Amino acid sequence: ENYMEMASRLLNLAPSSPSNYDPSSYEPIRLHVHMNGEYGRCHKSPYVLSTPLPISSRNYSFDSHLTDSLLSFPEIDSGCGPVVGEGTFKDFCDMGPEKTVILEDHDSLVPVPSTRTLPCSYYTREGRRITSLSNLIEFASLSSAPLDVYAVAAGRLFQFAPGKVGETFDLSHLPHPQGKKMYLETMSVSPKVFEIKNFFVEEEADDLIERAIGSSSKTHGLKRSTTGVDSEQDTNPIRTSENAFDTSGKSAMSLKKRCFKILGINPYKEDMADGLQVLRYNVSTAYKSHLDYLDMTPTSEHDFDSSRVGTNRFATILLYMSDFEPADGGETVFSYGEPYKSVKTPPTYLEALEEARAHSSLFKPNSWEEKMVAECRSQLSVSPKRARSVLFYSQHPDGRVDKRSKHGGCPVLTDEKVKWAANLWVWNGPRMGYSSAPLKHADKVKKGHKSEKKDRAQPPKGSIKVVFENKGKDPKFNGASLYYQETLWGDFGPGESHSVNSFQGHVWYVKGDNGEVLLTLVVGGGEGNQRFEV
Ligand SMILES: O=C(O)CCC(=O)C(=O)O
Ligand SMILES: [Fe+2]
Repeated sequence: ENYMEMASRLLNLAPSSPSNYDPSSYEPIRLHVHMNGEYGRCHKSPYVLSTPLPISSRNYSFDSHLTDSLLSFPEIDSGCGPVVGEGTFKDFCDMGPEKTVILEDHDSLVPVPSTRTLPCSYYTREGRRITSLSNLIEFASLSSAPLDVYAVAAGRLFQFAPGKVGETFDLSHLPHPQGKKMYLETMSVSPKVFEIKNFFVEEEADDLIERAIGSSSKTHGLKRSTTGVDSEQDTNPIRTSENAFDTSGKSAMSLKKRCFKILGINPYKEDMADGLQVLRYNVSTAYKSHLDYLDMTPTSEHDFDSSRVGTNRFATILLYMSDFEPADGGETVFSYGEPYKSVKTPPTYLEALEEARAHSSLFKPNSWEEKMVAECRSQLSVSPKRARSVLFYSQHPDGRVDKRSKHGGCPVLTDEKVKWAANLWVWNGPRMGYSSAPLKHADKVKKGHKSEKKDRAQPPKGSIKVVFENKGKDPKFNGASLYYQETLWGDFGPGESHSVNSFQGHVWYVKGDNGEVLLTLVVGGGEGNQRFEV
């Protein structure tokens, strides 16, 4: 869709009538404005919101009016640019058509009256979206200090902004199954890693394990992890753990929704996350350090470049269901994270490697597992505890990959315990395959971006729109789910349908309630749309 056309169409919707202003009910509000994810603020003295906003403005028109108002403050306009000293607040909020990800609500954005550019949206430090002037007044009244407000560029997602290790973020506005107070504790600032305290409860942990064990089917239940592509037999050399997706469990669904709330994404969007993945590590198994951010595979038509308009994994929430002591191994290690609390004087890598050799019965000398034990002892690592949970980001707030988010699952060193964990990968927009997801743009190829052309191992095949529909005729498909390769696409019970962009030769599965494959669907060649109905 043409960005400029969309922008000019929206311009006509921008409310600007002076009759909207109600100066009598206005009290000045003091703000500290931050760029999304940045601890430091853009300006020295508090910004006093001196131009009354239309009191009635809500949601998107509120965003537009607040952005307009902030633009009139020179200190913010010059100090909040994408890079300090470069660019303006206007450019920060509107990254331009080449870099503005099209999210579901894109068409609702209201351009800023004075500049006709896209506005920022605004969040509190705790990730609560500020939706109206009365909402802003309410938040501002909670403290006598100026309100910290985080400006998020159009098409981007909120990100927490810690200044130091140990800093907490109160999330008690979010519901907890047992009424406990949820909060974040910062474990590392770069990479951004947090423990989510009181995120879930032991009953939910048990439920995830039981369902993973219970799904005994060969295809859907726990199995040695594969690399994903046509690899039912081709096990992953860097990942010796087993995994299964919980597609429909009550706990899994409720946890997925809670993850979105934590991240400040509201409402929940099924197309922005992979399925909740349950992981089992027996003794000596591990998951080598990696980025959750997906490589741009040259053969895929999906646009993975989230620094532009593409989408990729944005944040990961890890859940632990087992109780481990440091000696048991099994930690999650962050390769670029400083050790936090857990270790008073961490050994150096070489010291740790010596120590790891003590476990030589478990690993071959110089194996990646052995080196990993050393890494786990010398870097930031999180030891599994029942109902413990961790959040980290794979992207910077502007969508660039954060290479410092590299992490792994450390080898389990005990045969007396099993490490159970689960993860949810949340994307910065519709994930690969959804019809709303960004495709590599044909225009770019035409314009002759050489690198882009070179990246393509083969000429682009046409994307094929495929509709999967369960018409409810066969009770066998009650409680079914749709999968693309290993990845859960969505529920596929009676009345459900999914419209996806797929390609010739792609394999889709319809799986039953307990994970058995009911149908294998291979997308055929040829032009035009295809339909699969059951
Ligand atoms: O098991 C762990 O601790 C890490 C798992 C992980 O990194 C992943 O599943 O992406
Ligand atoms: Fe990972």
